[in-house]
Amino acid sequence: MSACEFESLEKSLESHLPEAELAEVKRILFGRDTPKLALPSCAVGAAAERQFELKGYKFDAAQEQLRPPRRVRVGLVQHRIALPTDAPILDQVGAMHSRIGEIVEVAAMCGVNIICFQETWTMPFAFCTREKEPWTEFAESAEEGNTTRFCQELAKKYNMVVISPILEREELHSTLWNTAVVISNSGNVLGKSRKNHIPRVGDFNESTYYMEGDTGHTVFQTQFGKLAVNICYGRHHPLNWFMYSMNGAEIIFNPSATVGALSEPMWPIEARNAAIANHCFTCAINRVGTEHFKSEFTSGDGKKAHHDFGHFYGSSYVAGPDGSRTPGLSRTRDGLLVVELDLNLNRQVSDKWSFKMTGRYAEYAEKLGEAVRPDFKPKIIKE
Ligand SMILES: NC(=O)NCCC(=O)O
Repeated sequence: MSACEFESLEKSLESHLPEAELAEVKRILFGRDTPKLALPSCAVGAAAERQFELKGYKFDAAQEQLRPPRRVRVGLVQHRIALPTDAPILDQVGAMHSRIGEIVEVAAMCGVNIICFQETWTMPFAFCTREKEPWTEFAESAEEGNTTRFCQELAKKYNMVVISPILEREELHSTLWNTAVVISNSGNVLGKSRKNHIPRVGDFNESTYYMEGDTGHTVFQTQFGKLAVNICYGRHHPLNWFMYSMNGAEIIFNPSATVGALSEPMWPIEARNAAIANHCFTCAINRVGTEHFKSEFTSGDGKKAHHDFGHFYGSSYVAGPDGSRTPGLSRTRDGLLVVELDLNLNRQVSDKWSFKMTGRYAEYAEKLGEAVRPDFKPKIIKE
């Protein structure tokens, strides 16, 4: 079976393990059970008709005496490109808008409050080609671009916060960035978060396309909670998650584009670990499918030139502060994952485990300050 045919780890476990054993395996692998969320039949029907997977789960928290539950529904969207990579740009973007439009409509039926799309969702992940044209033409203004206008309409229509990761062109100096635009449920652009770590690994040759983000670790206060966006490769940097959390993020989204041969064993661990370490929820989103490019490119590894990147394995999931996680979406299909979070769980887990309280950050800050200086001497004792 090839990587692009294997549907999901969960499905494989479910079809091969006896029920009692499966429950134990799931407890150990995925933590406390995240019960299925009942979704309206109109949504289930529309998803089937529109040919995408729809799954729903929830994270419960204990009832408190002084605070009411803070329940919020997030929607994670993963999808393949809608047209071949050599179709006219406006057709490709338009087809992607239509696809997202029909998925967001289903999210609205499911009562989603905050929706997040995958990294650079309006375009193929073309940075592997090292060609500038036509790919840079997909870049748009974060504030005024057609994609932002489209998302503003969705946000207003469905009373939903929309996180729209795009390739951004800042008009003044024509600088390109890899940016998540955050649109409030009022329809206003609340702000943007630019990708702050750029990959230099495998075919992910992105550093010649756009700059390291300059928006720091911004957190967006929305009607549905405080959220932050840590784009793709930023998930390999624990301090990156940490800084969003230090600014008060309750939910950190990680819109991504990554392939199986490179990162799949790391995928289920990194966002989940970040949720545990930072007492928050994390939402990991990856695209699906194999994207073919007209010109061949090499991976700089002595192997033959090729036309594709490998398989983007989807598997989008949500992780909670208590170490539990939802099952992932499929590795092969477009999908919408709807997850209800009770944000009270963050403080409840913090009160139990106290990672923030016991963090000794002042000492680390001082020592890290020393460690990054050119005259730093590592503290090693030798016999
Ligand atoms: N899009 C992106 O940053 N991909 C890099 C590879 C990875 O982080 O898995």
